[in-house]
Amino acid sequence: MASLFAPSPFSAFLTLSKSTHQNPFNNPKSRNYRHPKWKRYVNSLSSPDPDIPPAVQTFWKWLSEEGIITSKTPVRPGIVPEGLGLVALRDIQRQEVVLEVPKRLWINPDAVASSEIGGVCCGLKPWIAVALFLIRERVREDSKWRSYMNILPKVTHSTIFWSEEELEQLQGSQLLSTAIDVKNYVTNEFQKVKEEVINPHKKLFPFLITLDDFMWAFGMLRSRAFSRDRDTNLVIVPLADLVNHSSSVTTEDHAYETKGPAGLFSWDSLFTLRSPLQLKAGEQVVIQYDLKKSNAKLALDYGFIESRRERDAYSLKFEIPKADPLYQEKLDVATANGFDETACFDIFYGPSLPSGMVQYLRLTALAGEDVFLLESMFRDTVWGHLEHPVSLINEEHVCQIVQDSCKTALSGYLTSIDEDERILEGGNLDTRLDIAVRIRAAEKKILQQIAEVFRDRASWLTNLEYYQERRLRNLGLVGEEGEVYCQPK
Ligand SMILES: C[S@@+](CC[C@H](N)C(=O)[O-])C[C@H]1O[C@@H](n2cnc3c(N)ncnc32)[C@H](O)[C@@H]1O
Repeated sequence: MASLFAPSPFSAFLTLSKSTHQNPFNNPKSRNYRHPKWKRYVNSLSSPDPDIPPAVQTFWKWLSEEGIITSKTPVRPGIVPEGLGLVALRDIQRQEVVLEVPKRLWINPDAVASSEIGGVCCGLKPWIAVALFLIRERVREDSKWRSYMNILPKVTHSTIFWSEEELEQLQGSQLLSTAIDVKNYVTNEFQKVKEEVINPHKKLFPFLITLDDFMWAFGMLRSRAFSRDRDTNLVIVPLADLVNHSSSVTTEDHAYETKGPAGLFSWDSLFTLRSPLQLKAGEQVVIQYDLKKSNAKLALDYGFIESRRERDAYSLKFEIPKADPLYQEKLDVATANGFDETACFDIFYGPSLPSGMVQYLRLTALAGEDVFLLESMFRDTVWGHLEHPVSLINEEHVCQIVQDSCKTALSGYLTSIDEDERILEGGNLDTRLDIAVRIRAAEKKILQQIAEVFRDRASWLTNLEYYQERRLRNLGLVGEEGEVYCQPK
């Protein structure tokens, strides 16, 4: 049975490669699709699209020689607003197969394992092994993937490629701190792999590998790899990775692993891409990369965002303080219910709060007379009780924690929402500045929205029913008007 590939390209980010080795990537113009020489080169080939650059022509020729592109292939490469893309050569039905790529061309941990560096990469995190493989194949003149390597971009608009000056536009934002965290993470991983694998095996890596090279590879994985179970089983599939994202696609079921003919006499696993939309000839094949990613995550991974407000989010982090005398009891309840000492909740634009957030906050705020809920006799039912207000004091505390978090976060930004909106109204913004201004404005709006929800909530806390009243009512000890009886009514 065909297994579905989640479209979620592995999450990561990258920075501009500055390696000094002789390689087409080191030429900043190597992916300049407006180069005048193309025309001359392209005219000498019988390409369906005379505007595509030589490197892409060569890539397509390679795919034809490999038997991946045939006269029946319903797509061609095209220059589209998103960079390179796949364009329909004829009308395409919804769910029609647009391409199939056999496993022998996939770049994944298996490809690494069976390569020359397989022995020294075993035991590495899968993405690190694949990153080293990409870096090596990018340099090798005789790489099987040579023509594929030549069409890979050197940068995207992912925040990891942004200059210090560009990043300054994100000051105070959550995206900035995530971008810095990821960059630090990759830097640390690079130092480790350099010491443990690259330096001791100079014969396998006989060229200079810089942090920029490693970031580049990380970025390619982040923006181009498909993954079966989100972030695992990552695989780069040349050709399939030319497909761009569109918000008009609302399903993620476009990529499958099937078995089929993979050449004249061979049978192999195939990565099969189906068009989620019905298309007319000349239209671009697009997919949905990830329905769940927030705009900040899209910016970090791929370097674009959507204008839909539903993509705007802020991740609020709460914790059970270690200094809390009931720290261990609270932590036990949290872990029994899928949380930890700290918990992050992605709050998207809109009225609903993430599941478990209010329970977690009520748990962290439990104190005084309410701590009986942490006794062992409540172990199995406490999470259910926390779904409802516990006591006035607990609920007041919850509202305060959230409002304080929002206030602190809002104080970190350099601009107001009005200022951001004026900048956006001015128009003509560079892509990265446009992303930065939209992200920081959206984060502030969500923080204001959350603070407003909890401010509002704090104003009608006296109207809520709390644990003790609920208990009496369930025992039938409360009358219609709220009068309390000694015996059930
Ligand atoms: C899997 S690659 C797709 C092929 C890519 N366009 C290229 O030129 O190689 C993903 C990258 O394409 C670009 N991209 C894809 N969908 C996009 C969109 N809807 N808007 C802007 N850029 C997009 C981004 O640069 C992203 O990092």
